[in-house]
Amino acid sequence: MPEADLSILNRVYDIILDRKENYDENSYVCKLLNHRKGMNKILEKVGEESIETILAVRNEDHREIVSESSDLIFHLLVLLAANNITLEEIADELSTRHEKMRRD
Ligand SMILES: N=c1c2ncn([C@@H]3O[C@H](COP(=O)(O)OP(=O)(O)OP(=O)(O)O)[C@@H](O)[C@H]3O)c2ncn1[C@@H]1O[C@H](COP(=O)(O)O)[C@@H](O)[C@H]1O
Repeated sequence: MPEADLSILNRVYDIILDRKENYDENSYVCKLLNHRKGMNKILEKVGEESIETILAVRNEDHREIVSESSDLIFHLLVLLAANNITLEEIADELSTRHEKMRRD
């Protein structure tokens, strides 16, 4: 099993940004970003993966929860990149909430 840390989120996000600039016909991300349904295709995938994550939790299937959550987070990264939202903005938002809730 490979060792990994949360920097993989930045690495995958950077690849997605690169896919926005450089079309590659073999790329799944390019297919999503350039789908005829536009943003709706990405929203569909986020919805689908959310439901699959919920089902995995309902089934108490640890391996499936990890797999479906990874699908969900990956598609959420595509959604954020497609809407020009950076991971720094998300980190700032979580950090601001954290600081505020610790003070309250
Ligand atoms: N992490 C992922 C990742 N996770 C899941 N997927 C793809 O997401 C797709 C959707 O999964 P589903 O189970 O819904 O499969 P499906 O039934 O084929 O879905 P539909 O597209 O037909 O609706 C699959 O084709 C998976 O291969 C991913 N595709 C890419 N990445 C990352 O994105 C990078 C860039 O990928 P490419 O753009 O394909 O080079 C890769 O290096 C990876 O790091």
